[in-house]
Amino acid sequence: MKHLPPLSAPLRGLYAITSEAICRSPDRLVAAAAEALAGGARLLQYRDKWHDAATRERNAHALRGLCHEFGALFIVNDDPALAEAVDADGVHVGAADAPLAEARRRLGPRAIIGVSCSNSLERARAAAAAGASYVAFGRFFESGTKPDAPQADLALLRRARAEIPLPICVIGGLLPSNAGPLVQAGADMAAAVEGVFGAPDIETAAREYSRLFG
Ligand SMILES: Cc1ncc(COP(=O)(O)OP(=O)(O)O)c(N)n1
Ligand SMILES: Cc1ncsc1CCOP(=O)(O)O
Ligand SMILES: [Mg+2]
Repeated sequence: MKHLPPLSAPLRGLYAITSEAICRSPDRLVAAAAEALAGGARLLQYRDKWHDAATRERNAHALRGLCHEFGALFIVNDDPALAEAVDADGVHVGAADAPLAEARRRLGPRAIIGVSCSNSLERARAAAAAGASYVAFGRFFESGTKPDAPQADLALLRRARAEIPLPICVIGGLLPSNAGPLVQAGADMAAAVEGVFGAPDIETAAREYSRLFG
């Protein structure tokens, strides 16, 4: 079934991010992503630090088509050139990636460009001023995916909500059971890797996160 066209999709809800295990399992990658989307994920990020450029382009192309069948947004991690090559809805960049301005130049004014702000309100202010589409804070909880990411907390999220005029994404160890207070504090998107793709039933897990958004 076809759903809403991607450009009408708001930056709100579950933001599923591919795990190393599903990226390394070519038979599972698209099927697992489909389960997350069927459970209500509104954005999917292709985060693949383990494959060569050709494989990543093939996977990104398949995932983009899948997301659009579900009316969900498709975001590429780290790599504006790959996002451009597969006509993704956008890219997510962190401190070690291409600068926001370079990504914006490459992808144009309509692209969704997300920026990692870790636990820094200052970084979020700069990203907002420089034209980011959303800012991401975290990690909020222990994360096996990125154990050394700096710790963010509810107080920071509340300050950001009061001040930053952009959609806010939270990330890092999020589960359906611990993400509720972050959504209540004003987070627009809950991003998760293992909580979605490491779950025994991906679709059910995605549905549980999605319920937090009402
Ligand atoms: C939605 C979202 N938020 C934060 C990140 C982390 O990005 P980055 O700091 O560049 O780290 P890597 O993911 O590249 O290891 C993200 N990917 N997505
Ligand atoms: C990419 C990233 N950035 C900050 S924490 C994190 C890891 C998120 O993965 P998980 O949801 O498994 O903790
Ligand atoms: Mg990155």
